[in-house]
Amino acid sequence: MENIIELKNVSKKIKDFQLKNISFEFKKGYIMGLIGPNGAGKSTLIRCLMDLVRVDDGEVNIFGMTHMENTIEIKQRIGFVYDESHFYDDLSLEKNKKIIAPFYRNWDDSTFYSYIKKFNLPLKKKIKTLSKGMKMKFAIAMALSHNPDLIILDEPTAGLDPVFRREMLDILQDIIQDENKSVFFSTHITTDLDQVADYITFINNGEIVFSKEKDIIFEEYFLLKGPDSLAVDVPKVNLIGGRKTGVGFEALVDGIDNIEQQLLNQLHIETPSLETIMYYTIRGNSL
Ligand SMILES: Nc1ncnc2c1ncn2[C@@H]1O[C@H](COP(=O)(O)OP(=O)(O)OP(=O)(O)O)[C@@H](O)[C@H]1O
Repeated sequence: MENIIELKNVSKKIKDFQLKNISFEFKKGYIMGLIGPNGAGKSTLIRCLMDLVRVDDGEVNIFGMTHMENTIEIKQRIGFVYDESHFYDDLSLEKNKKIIAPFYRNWDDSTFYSYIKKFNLPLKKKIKTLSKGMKMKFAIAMALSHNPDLIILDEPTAGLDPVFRREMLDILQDIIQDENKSVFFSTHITTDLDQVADYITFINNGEIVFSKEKDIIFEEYFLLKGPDSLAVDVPKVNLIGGRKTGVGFEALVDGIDNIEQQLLNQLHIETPSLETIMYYTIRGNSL
């Protein structure tokens, strides 16, 4: 299957921070979520994908092309939605559309108006009068109206109430019903990814922790719970992180094949959420 995004050993230093040796692939027709704690480098990575910052080392391939050779073509085919409002605040939605649409060769007014209607957006109002959720919907309407093959969103659900958030996730899922389209988005809200993502890329401190199919992640990680006295028996080789909980211990492990059946019989084994995986990976072990 065709890779829509391919990063090979990408490094980028910005002052004290560095993205280090980032490599991953993302196939067409799916949703990939990018997770990581504050300051992990998610926005910086997205800026590298968009060539808003030039990488120091490594290769960024989008649609099999590099920005160096084909940046205009690549940007025509990406719908980019990011946090800071990049519209003209004092102009109406319609005027914004009139200014921005001519930059895209595949702009489709009927798609634009159908999203305006679907999202119930007030065309005549100024951008600055919109709520955060409405601004996000307008940004998505604009991004989708030039018929992009790849939608990249930097925290599209941040600051949205649960109803808007659910709607936003439905929109992202609708997009990939067309199997030629793909969605790549960063978020702090890992439960959103539990619902919609096919692939997860997790970065911490500028480095990749993993980039995998979501279902495989849930097959590989286990959350073990048991009495304190058994905590020492959890093999260190599989231990990602753990803590004493007051009523016993809890440990995240990346495999249970090394663990004696006799010990497993005495433990409670759960499939961890993405949030738990992220938490223990970052926090480490204090058993
Ligand atoms: N222009 C810049 N000048 C200085 N430092 C920067 C700049 N851009 C990013 N950084 C630093 O790089 C690091 C990664 O930032 P980035 O915004 O990519 O993280 P993030 O994972 O998106 O974080 P958050 O979840 O908080 O939005 C941070 O420590 C940030 O302070």
